[in-house]
Amino acid sequence: MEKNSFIDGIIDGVIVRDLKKFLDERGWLCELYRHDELYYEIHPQMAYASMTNPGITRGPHAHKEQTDIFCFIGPGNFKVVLWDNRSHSETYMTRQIIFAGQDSPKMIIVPPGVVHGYKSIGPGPGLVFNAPNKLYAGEGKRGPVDEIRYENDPNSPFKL
Ligand SMILES: Cc1cn([C@H]2C[C@H](O)[C@@H](COP(=O)(O)OP(=O)(O)O[C@H]3O[C@H](C)C(=O)[C@H](O)[C@H]3O)O2)c(=O)[nH]c1=O
Repeated sequence: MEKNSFIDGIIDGVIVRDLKKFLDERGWLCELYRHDELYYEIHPQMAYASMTNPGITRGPHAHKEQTDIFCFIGPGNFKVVLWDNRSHSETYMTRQIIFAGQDSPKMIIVPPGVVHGYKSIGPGPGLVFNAPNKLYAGEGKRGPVDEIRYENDPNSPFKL
């Protein structure tokens, strides 16, 4: 697969929602997700946060079964790139680029099979929150990690 064979567009099943920050003299509050706004199959099983230094990319990765619910609320902004690598999908070979973070808070729901990576574009280190619908490494961390990692594949077509 040539890396430039992707077409920019909107990927089927990817959900992008603006997040609202309630600002007052104390600071801000931002809801990340609510189960009454998520279909049952993707209700989170866990959550984690990561901080990424400016200029650094995490991913690209993909999952066979896991759906990710990423929230970019800051600090820091990100260039998020998604690639539809599902041959059965109506939007197979589509690449979707989203900018999100402190200046544009967003939730991005990424279905299994959609390759994803994000680059911290500053200012300063960037925080990302994720609430996957599967446990990392299963119950008690005794199982396999559902993850395909492309960042060390020199032939990977998934380049940010
Ligand atoms: C995700 C996760 C990781 N870890 C441990 C495993 C490693 O020792 C360390 C760093 O994990 P990793 O190198 O996988 O972090 P990223 O490269 O940022 O990848 C993560 O963010 C990208 C965008 C993804 O899509 C991956 O699914 C997700 O793993 O945290 C845990 O202990 N629990 C967890 O839930």
